[in-house]
Amino acid sequence: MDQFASLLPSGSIGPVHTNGPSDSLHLSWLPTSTLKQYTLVFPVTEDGKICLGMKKRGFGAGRYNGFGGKVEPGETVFEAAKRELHEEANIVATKMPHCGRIRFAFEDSPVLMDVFVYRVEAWEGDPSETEEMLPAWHTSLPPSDPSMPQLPQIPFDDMWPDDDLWFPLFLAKKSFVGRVDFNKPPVAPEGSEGKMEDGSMRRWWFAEAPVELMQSS
Ligand SMILES: CNc1ncnc2c1ncn2[C@@H]1O[C@H](COP(=O)(O)OP(=O)(O)OP(=O)(O)O)[C@@H](O)[C@H]1O
Repeated sequence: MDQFASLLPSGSIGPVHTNGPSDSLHLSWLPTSTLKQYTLVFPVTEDGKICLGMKKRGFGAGRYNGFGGKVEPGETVFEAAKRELHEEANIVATKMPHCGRIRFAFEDSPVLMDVFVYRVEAWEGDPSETEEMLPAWHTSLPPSDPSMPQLPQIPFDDMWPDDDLWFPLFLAKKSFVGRVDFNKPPVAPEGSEGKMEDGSMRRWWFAEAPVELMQSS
């Protein structure tokens, strides 16, 4: 049973974008044994601004991303999303719809990361630097749009490589689900410093899906 290695039953979802399987790509989904819940939260404005954080330490350090982290025992995913946003960007979400769910697997890791994505449409406070993140506003409007010339574009080259696959759905306010499996990163040459190399994307899929469906396990 392949079916994009679970998350949703077949049917009821939009067109599936995927890089496999095909006859030339005999890659199975990676085996995992533990599902761990994470949150990923992006403050956005109606006029096309999006707040991204430069991760200063830990998993994904050196990349721009949304704000988020592990769901702690005893809290709901929504509570965790709100807590992590406050801890990492100093703002309190007052309107935060759930809009996506993505699962990530990494070669040689038993963990399947189960990431719940939220759009923050209203909040109290102004995003500011914390121990973990340096927030910065970007524009999601095309470069030709004159309304916000002072803001940088979304820096996909400095983000996780999967982000530009599902951002179009996120920015279009569509709810979505998907999965991305990563190959092991190449071994860094001895003595090399700086940003760790990415493992390449081994296999992935994304589709639009109603938000009620993505809340099932
Ligand atoms: C592989 N492609 C990916 N694309 C986009 N986002 C990704 C991601 N993989 C992980 N993420 C996010 O990265 C954060 C890690 O969280 P992480 O810092 O480890 O958690 P937490 O803050 O609890 O950690 P501490 O133990 O406090 O350091 C968390 O938001 C998670 O959703």
